[in-house]
Amino acid sequence: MKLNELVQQILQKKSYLCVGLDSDPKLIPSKFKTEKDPIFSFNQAVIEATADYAVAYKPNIAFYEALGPKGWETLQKTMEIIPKEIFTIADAKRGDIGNTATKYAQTFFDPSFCGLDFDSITVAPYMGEDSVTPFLAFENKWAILLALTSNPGSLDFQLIKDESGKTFYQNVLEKSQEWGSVENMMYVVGATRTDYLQEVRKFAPNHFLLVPGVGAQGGSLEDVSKYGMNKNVGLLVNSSRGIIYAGEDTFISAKREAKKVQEEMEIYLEKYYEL
Ligand SMILES: O=C(O)c1cc(=O)[nH]c(=O)n1[C@@H]1O[C@H](COP(=O)(O)O)[C@@H](O)[C@H]1O
Repeated sequence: MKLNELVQQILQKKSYLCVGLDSDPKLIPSKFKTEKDPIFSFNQAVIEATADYAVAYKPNIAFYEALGPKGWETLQKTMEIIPKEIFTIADAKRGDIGNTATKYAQTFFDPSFCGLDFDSITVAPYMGEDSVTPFLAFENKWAILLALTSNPGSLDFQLIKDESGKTFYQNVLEKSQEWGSVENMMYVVGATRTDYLQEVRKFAPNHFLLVPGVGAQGGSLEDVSKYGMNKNVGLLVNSSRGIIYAGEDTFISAKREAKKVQEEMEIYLEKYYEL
């Protein structure tokens, strides 16, 4: 998907919501458990309920890989029912030497390999340029680099300063802009790290940010919106558990929660977004 198509969809739906498909056989309502493919049926209910309010879906690949070959089949089937205009993120957090990275890119971007045709993939940039550029070689596909993540362990490395006083995540933002552009690279910044968002925007004013951590992890959607928006809106805010496990009747509860987030986003678009 191209940048302008994503922005257009956000402005049309008045939403920058990404629904995370972290679909866990242990957590889905019992009525799905008797289905032939419980996770697919659950995902189908979530997608049907939320497609009017979401501009992106993010299947977390770990939840599918953990199910073995059946999990891959479920992932493929899920991708087929996501409306074509909605942005898709393979949350796989890959990162390896160049020839291996190319294999990962083919897996998720080139349907002639596994039947998967994601718009983007999350990438751990720790191994540097040659581990990232293979993902950028695919037209209209995106690499979403981990910058400042939402988890407690993010403090272990990401805020370490170099001799010039620049933190590790700031170096990631700065250096990686030599490899890709606002048209094919985004950054992950956790919603639990809004105190750093203004700093992030100094280093990456024009890129899209994927922001997980509202909902179950407690990040503030208003602060993310206030400090994170740019001239393209520039935000995809993910919620997984807060939407998909909000009640026993998945269709009703996921719709309710997604609508609630979208309505809040509409307010923030009016308040903070300037064309
Ligand atoms: O890359 C991610 O998506 C990600 C980065 C990060 O810093 N924190 C984070 O929670 N995530 C993912 O975002 C989702 C958050 O899920 P919930 O906490 O249930 O909304 C999970 O799929 C995480 O793997």
